[in-house]
Amino acid sequence: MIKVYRGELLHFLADPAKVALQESYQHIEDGLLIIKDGLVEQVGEASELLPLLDDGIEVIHYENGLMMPGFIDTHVHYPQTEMIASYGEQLLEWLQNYTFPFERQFSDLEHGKKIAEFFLTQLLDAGTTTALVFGTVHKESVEAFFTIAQQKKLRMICGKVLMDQNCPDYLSDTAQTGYEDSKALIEKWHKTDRLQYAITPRFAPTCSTEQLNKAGQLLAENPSVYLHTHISENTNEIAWVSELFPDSKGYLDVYDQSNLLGRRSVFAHGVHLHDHECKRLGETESSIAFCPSSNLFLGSGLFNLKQAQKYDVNVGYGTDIGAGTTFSMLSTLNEGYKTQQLRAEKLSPFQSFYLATLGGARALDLEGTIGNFTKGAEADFIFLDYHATPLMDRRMHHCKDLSEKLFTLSMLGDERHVKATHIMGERVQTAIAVTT
Ligand SMILES: O=c1[nH]c(=O)c2nc[nH]c2[nH]1
Ligand SMILES: [Zn+2]
Repeated sequence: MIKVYRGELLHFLADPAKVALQESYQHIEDGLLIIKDGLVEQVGEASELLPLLDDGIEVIHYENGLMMPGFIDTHVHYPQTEMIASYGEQLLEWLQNYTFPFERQFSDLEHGKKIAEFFLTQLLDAGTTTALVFGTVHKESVEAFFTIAQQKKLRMICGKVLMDQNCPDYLSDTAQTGYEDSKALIEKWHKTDRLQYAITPRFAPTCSTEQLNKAGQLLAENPSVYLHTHISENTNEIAWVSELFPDSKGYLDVYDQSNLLGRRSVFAHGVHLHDHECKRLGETESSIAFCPSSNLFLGSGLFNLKQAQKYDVNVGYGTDIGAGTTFSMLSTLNEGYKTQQLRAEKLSPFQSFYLATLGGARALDLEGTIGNFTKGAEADFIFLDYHATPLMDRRMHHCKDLSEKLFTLSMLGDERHVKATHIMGERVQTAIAVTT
């Protein structure tokens, strides 16, 4: 089945930090996106492609806005949806006081499904079409999440949390049960439709060496699954890791010793990484999820994007709900820009939108599958409306070029500007779309 969309179009072909800017993206003022059976068939100038279409093919015209690939959220916790905006703590106290008690509810499959439904609708409203998602320690939490994501035909990655120490008994598994539950979930869900599994040790403090080693074993036995965890988010956390693992050479080394680094390994935060750790992430092709809204909310610190780029580490954006305070990738770009300003570093609008799309796909080792409009990619895309709010409308009238328009979208944009979200070429009904 052919679907055709017409309008202004942008997607990235390379990292603007690594090639000449003009080579990093394709921008077409009046473009056509042709989709066949849910996959990108062709993009190009409308004037060139329209005459080639078969008679009678409907062309859906999106005007006064921008079509681009759906956003990719490389780190988020669906069970923390309802505890967003919990006041006053930094990471370790926030986990004890709010997060752990809250995650207890996810032993209940039906509760998990209800929250997964709401969470995924929020993501789609925000224009996010793929995410790497934490469950809780309960296998039911992942069962619930994948059930709903499958119904919505989404490309989603999720995993059961592994934690067997320094956590309440009611949230604790063991190295062995964590291994067995994860293995069963991999067998049932990994590569089912568009779903993929991530082995998910919460972070070093809540995992024994035995558990981390079991995670490494499981990863070696299932090389196509992901590894998803946290690293170097908060200075007290880092000091605690060095007490807990006195034989390690540092935080990253704890994971490295258990063979957890690699092309499909995603480490959230990395706010306080040493150069040698960044170098090791780069040489193992591991990725970092940059989560600015969370890092500011928990007072964790200012991520050093330049350091990651220097060592060729793949970086994607993460909202990190519920330490992050927004589902919106546009708002997350805003926070990312300001984070870099506080480091006296410039984060260009092109770089921002690259990180939110193709950069995220690369961080998840999914280039060619999602993240741009390359032929054969899954046609998950969005339409951003330049005039959805009066303020954006006024500001846009003064924008002279694409760079300014992108910057305006990233500073003033949020869910209100995501006019349409498409999954495999089909528009999905989001909550925002219903009310406008
Ligand atoms: O932002 C975070 N959210 C969490 O749930 C978490 N667990 C460990 N480290 C964490 N950091
Ligand atoms: Zn997190």
